[in-house]
Amino acid sequence: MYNFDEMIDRGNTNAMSTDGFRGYIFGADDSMKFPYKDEEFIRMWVADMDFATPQVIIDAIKERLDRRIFGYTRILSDSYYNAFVDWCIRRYEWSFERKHLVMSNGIIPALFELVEYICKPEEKVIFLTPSYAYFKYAADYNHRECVCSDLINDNGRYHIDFDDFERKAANEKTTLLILCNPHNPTGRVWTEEELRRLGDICVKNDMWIISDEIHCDLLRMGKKHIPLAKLFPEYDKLVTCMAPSKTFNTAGLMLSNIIIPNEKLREIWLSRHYNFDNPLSVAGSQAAYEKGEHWLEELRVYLDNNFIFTRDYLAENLPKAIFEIPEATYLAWINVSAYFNKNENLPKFFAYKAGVLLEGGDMFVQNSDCFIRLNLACPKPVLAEGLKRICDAINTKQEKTAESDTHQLAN
Ligand SMILES: Cc1ncc(COP(=O)(O)O)c(C/N=C2\CONC2=O)c1O
Repeated sequence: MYNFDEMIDRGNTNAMSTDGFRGYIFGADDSMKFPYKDEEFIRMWVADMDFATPQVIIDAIKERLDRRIFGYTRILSDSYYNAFVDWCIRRYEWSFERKHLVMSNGIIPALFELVEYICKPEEKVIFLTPSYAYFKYAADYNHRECVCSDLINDNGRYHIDFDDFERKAANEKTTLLILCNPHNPTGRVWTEEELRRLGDICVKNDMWIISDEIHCDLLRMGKKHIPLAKLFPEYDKLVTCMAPSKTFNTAGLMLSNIIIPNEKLREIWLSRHYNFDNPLSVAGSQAAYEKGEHWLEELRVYLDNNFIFTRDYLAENLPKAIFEIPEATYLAWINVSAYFNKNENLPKFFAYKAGVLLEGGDMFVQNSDCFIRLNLACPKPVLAEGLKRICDAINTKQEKTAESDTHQLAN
């Protein structure tokens, strides 16, 4: 049994979660003041977890430390590949060739590089919205135009608007789809039928696909992830991105798996990318895939319970909020449009009025007005306090609005 209720102090560890929120959420510097001390905030924003990384990862890093030399390192032996491909076979019945695997110190930097290598300057990048903003940033940074295909929100359950996507994909200048599966922020896990339909449209239009599957291990119990490449094994204009970082809370170890079957693109990557890795990250990540499964299964149960608690708490205390437990991720995507209008700055409201740090819909490109995204990967007592503060702040706001309306009517 692992103790996910353990409260771990992240102070003075250069954590974005505790020390980077002013810049990332508010574009402000450290002079930005709040009616809460930094350590009083309930942090539900950046997507890393407040749970200790599995001991098997820590032990592997300690073991590598004892070798005492940390010179230039690259994944040269097959042991990391064997650990990761065995993981994919066990969990997704999918495998790939050793030579197709290249490493990146993050999926974000991989996206920035791959957009440049794949898309010509006048070409466009399409993705489904709302979207993780770095899909847009990867296109913007490379001066490639973004094309957004809004998902259809059917009272909290999201679907792909295939007519819209097909129409936009038919533009010959739209040459790359960045797919997010499971989808951040909605938490959808695309079905085989949806994936085949999306992939067929891309194949028909001779498009490249980057399938960002970083959240694929963090499924609700009973849900199944299908790697897109498993459905299109012969289509080599398809790059798959996975990583241990979301699954095992090792984003700071900066090691991601990029699977590039297309030989020409892989050669460009290997000639342009800085192909060295941190030896501690390699040791820890290999141990994650070799020995981390039991921890992951217990984490999934804990997260499922956090989601059930959140659903029930909101139903009782914020009945007009619309929230569906997502099929994957540890992120709760909540429609609070009954309580806010779309020009209100939600991260600011909750930071000042509730002492909660969260991400607002406006941080997810478009098709996201009046949403908040909560990171539920925290000890349940912290989650309970965060939800209480959020609901109290909104209900206080409602009461004040009702009072001022009554006052206006009386005069
Ligand atoms: C879909 C997706 N791709 C890539 C990344 C980052 O990959 P990395 O560069 O760390 O390997 C994230 C992290 N998502 C975050 C991180 O903080 N808030 C989020 O929504 C993500 O959600």
